[in-house]
Amino acid sequence: MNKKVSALKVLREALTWASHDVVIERQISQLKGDLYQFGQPKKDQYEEFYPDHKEGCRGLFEDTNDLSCHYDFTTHPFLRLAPFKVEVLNEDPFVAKYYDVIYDREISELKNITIPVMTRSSTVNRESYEMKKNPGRTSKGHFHPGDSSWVVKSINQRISQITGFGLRTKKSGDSILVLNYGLGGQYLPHYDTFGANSTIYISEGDRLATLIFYLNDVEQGGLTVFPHLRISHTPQKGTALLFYNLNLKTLQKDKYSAHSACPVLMGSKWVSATWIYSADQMFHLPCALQYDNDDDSFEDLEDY
Ligand SMILES: O=C(O)CCC(=O)C(=O)O
Ligand SMILES: [Fe+2]
Repeated sequence: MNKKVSALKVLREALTWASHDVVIERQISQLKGDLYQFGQPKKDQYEEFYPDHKEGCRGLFEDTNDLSCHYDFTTHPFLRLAPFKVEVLNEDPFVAKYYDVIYDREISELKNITIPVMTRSSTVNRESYEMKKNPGRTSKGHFHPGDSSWVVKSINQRISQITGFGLRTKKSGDSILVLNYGLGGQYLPHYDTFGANSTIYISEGDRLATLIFYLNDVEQGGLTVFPHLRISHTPQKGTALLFYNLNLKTLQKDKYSAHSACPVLMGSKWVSATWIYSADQMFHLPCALQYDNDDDSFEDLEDY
């Protein structure tokens, strides 16, 4: 990183001596591309993510040999009648793909109720809680409250069946977020967690798990990547990805849960994302066993 900053200085100096040297200009623009994201110097933590993020986006992670799949009959009583097809992609933190969990009629209705109201997505600053548009998250979307439509009700029910967790009741703020990424649309590596200092933490806890429904096949790009786990998931209509963001023993951020949405290269990408909060899971999860002070050793991203 520092070497690149020094190289940039030297090249800029060189450009003052040879003002239209195309080779130098090209090198500068390449270095700037490496160093700057979001229009500001890239943070060290991004540096740590990027090589794997980019590799994952290109679909270059090796398949693991120990994948397993099963029918889930147990997470919810309803599954005795209609079990889900599950492919476990990672045990700890849990990452799993569910097949055929959202139907065409539901997908078209979700798009229909979202298109007229969707707005540019933003991220929240961890210090100021200010919501900002962020070039690292270029999608449009809309949060649908839990009782806003038959389709949202039915998806919420499915979410409980898939995860076995309780959904936020009264405080059902961010129920279902339907997102659309256009060409080049992406969400750079990030965590979905807020951390214990967040104002929402006292009432809601943290974002224990994330469930993403994929509402279309993307012609090219748009993969969901877990850089630290070296897992990538290609969007596939009707599937869902469930992953845990918190370590279940400590209820603190699982540093391996960082993930990203790769740029869409062809077509567009529709997903629906829901977050399961930890405070509502007191009857679904054992209490945290230990508080791991070292967990914060892992740097966090500024915005999420
Ligand atoms: O669109 C995706 O693949 C991931 C979305 C995501 O991580 C998020 O909205 O927090
Ligand atoms: Fe996310």
